[in-house]
Amino acid sequence: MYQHIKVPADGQKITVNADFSLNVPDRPIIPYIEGDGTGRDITPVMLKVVDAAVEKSYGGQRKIQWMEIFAGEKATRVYGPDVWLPEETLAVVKDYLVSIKGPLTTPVGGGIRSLNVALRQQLDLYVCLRPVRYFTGVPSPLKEPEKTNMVIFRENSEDIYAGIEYTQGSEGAKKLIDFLLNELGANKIRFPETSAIGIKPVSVEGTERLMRKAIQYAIDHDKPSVTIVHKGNIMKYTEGGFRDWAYALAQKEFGAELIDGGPWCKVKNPKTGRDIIIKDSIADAFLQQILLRPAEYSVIATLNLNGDYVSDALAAQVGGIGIAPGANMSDSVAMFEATHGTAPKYAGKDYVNPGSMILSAEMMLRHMGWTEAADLITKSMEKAIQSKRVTYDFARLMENATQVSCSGFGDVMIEQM
Ligand SMILES: NC(=O)C1=CN([C@@H]2O[C@H](COP(=O)(O)OP(=O)(O)OC[C@H]3O[C@@H](n4cnc5c(N)ncnc54)[C@H](OP(=O)(O)O)[C@@H]3O)[C@@H](O)[C@H]2O)C=CC1
Ligand SMILES: O=C(O)CCC(=O)C(=O)O
Ligand SMILES: [Mg+2]
Repeated sequence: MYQHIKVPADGQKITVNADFSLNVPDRPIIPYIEGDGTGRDITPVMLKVVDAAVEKSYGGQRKIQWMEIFAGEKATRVYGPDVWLPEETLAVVKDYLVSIKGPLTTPVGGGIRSLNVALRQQLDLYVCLRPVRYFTGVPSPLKEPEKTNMVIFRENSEDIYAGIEYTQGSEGAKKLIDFLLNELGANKIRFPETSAIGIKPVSVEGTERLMRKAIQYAIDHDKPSVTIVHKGNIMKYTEGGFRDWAYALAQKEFGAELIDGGPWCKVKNPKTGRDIIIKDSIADAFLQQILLRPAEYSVIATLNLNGDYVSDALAAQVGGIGIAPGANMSDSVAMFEATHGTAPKYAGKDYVNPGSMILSAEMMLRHMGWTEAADLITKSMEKAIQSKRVTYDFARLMENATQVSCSGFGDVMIEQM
């Protein structure tokens, strides 16, 4: 049926109902992409830890049937030199609804465009969900890292990630700059002859669907606030539009009431009766606020580029991107992945922290309703960190820690289950 993907015989597909709830069989087929660089180190560890957690939680009654699919460098080895993202990979991610991936390399400057972004855009996985929480014992640059407890909703389908940009001196750049100068009277391009140029689309629909998910998450998880993070003072119609449309959505769909004349407003949580404050923050100020007053922020709704920056910055506050998980989601399809990249200098050395990918799998298990296995992963991660047998990133900052390898950390987690 597929060219290079082998479907496990003893497994079934996860299916989705009209209300987007999932039907998860006891032997679900879960596609996974190993990833480039350190993907080959962390992905096998994640598979082993998840299998152990599922086995310990359900005693053989449930088991994931893993199915390898290909993207990135491995795809070029399996499918041929120019095939970075095979059509059947996209088809499987869409069809099997729940999947997990390792990081994929994107060259800087020229070369292929990001495969990570391509997966998100081609499958319209419009929410990038990245929870940021502190695990006791993790070394952090903050005095009170436990006060950082946020969930980022990063818009994942538009903004400058749309990839509409033209290299300096190209026909496209010349045409676009001519159009801007001559048709639109945009006379503020400082060096029109030598500029590269890019386009930043931000839409009402894109903003509304992201904000809807962020508010619904705050309702479902009893969160105190949703902060819209933007740079709308400078990019008035794109990022400023995002802010205005996000506030408007809160009022239009969730009955938000203005506070002191606005623009801050509050939504009454229909499940708890408590208020959810909807507020906004300009991105540069936000980055200092999260360091100085992290407890004031909870759910964050932001655009694609801001979300990328904020994700790594917040991850650092709770100990680094070695334990920063995430998910890319549409209403029905979810693809889980770590926040970090391929860390090429460590590739193949069994060295890096597999925690981000394992915690991404934990999110996946929770999404599937396999709560016991998800809880077991969280608990064993906590215990492993507290036992001070950790990978280099934590060991170099902790006192009296024993440094273990990537696979060694997975084994410590399994031992703690
Ligand atoms: N979703 C994806 O697939 C993503 C892909 N990328 C791609 O990855 C490539 C490399 O990007 P780069 O900017 O170096 O960012 P990376 O996130 O790959 O690495 C930056 C630094 O983060 C730390 N780090 C990363 N992974 C781990 C881990 N598992 N455990 C512990 N520490 C870790 C390391 O810090 P230290 O040196 O201090 O030890 C590393 O040098 C690029 O091609 C980029 O486009 C980037 C982000 C996301
Ligand atoms: O696609 C890439 O290479 C980088 C993506 C990234 O940094 C992210 O999604 O956080
Ligand atoms: Mg990033």
